[in-house]
Amino acid sequence: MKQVDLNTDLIIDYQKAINACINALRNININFAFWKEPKSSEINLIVDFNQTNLISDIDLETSESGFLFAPFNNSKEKVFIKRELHIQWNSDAISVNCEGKSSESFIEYLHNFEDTEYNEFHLRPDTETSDNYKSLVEESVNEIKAGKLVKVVPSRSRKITFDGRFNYGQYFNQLVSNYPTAFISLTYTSKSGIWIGATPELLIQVENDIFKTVSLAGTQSFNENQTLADTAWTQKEIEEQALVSRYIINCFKKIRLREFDEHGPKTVKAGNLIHLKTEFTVNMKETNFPELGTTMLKLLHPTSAVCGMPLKAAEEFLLAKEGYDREFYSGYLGPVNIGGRTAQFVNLRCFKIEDNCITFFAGAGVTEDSNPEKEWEETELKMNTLLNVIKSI
Ligand SMILES: C=C(O[C@@H]1C=C(C(=O)O)C=C[C@H]1O)C(=O)O
Repeated sequence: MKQVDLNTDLIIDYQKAINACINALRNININFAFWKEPKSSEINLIVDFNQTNLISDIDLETSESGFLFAPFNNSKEKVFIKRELHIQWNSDAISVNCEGKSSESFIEYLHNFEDTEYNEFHLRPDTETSDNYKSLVEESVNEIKAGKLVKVVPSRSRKITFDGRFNYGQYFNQLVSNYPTAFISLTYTSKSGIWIGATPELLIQVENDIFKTVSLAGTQSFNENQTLADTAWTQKEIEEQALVSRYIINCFKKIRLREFDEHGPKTVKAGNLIHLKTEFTVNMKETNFPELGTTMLKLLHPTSAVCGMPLKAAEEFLLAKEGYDREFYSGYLGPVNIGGRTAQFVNLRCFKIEDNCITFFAGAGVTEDSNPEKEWEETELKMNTLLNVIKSI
């Protein structure tokens, strides 16, 4: 891979590059991902010009550099986007690394792309009913009361159609400015279509021999008149999050890993919402677990933040009762071996966009004390993370 010397005219605006990549899908077969890491201002793009690379498993430690996009269902294939072209936008600089002729002509294309007007976009009104979801929550509670499950995370999707052209670049940019602590992504693969998200949840990270994961659960609306430290949580929410932490600790136990640091739970802000979060870190050198990333990715997904406990029973319940395919919602995604780092995030607060239809996805953790109306409202709040931003632009 070579670093391209940028002369001063080769300045590509990243919003325009997003729209150019979407536009290119009409003519060429590419897979690509744009992303921004939490608390960073750097925007990344990688493009793969080969045939879509479907894999059933990944070995993170030996994998080439790229971006992984995995559906919720573990038995379905994941997509690996190879890093053939990699562009990084920092506040005042752009760096381009590329391999091969296709990359070079694609850079030319991005540079010369002229974006068009987007002024006619608007969402069509939709008629949403809560009945189906509330009965699913009721069934979930019954299953828990019958002792078959301890926790389960039923989810739903909501489709909203629109007129006009969606300005992907502007929308991504708005997510970046509204949600500085989220992992923001826009991913296209021929297998998945276009997905956009702003997730608060890290699944695994490996960097400088330090492994990290988090347990995130419990949801309330953010209240600007209250400090995060003063937030009160109900017993139900505290238990719900503790179950996710217990699930993670059980995964460590399965591989006999005893030395890990645990910080939390703490209240954290995620856009318009707040959650309880505990961080777990492991020194992979000291514990002699060089392959902890791959091992934990396999053990953790799907965690009880998005599926439930016991895992098998919760998976079967959701497959039988949810009544729709989650596809890439609550799967995971992120960079692999880029700059010596791998990070995979749970694909939450996301939507899929195709033709003139946006499909939103959200779920809520159900325990014995759940109230169907409240869980419904929670999924509405979660969907609003992205919907409100569409309405604001
Ligand atoms: C399932 C979702 O979020 C997860 C579930 C949460 C909860 O039940 O309180 C909170 C954060 C996430 O771990 C979602 O956003 O769709």
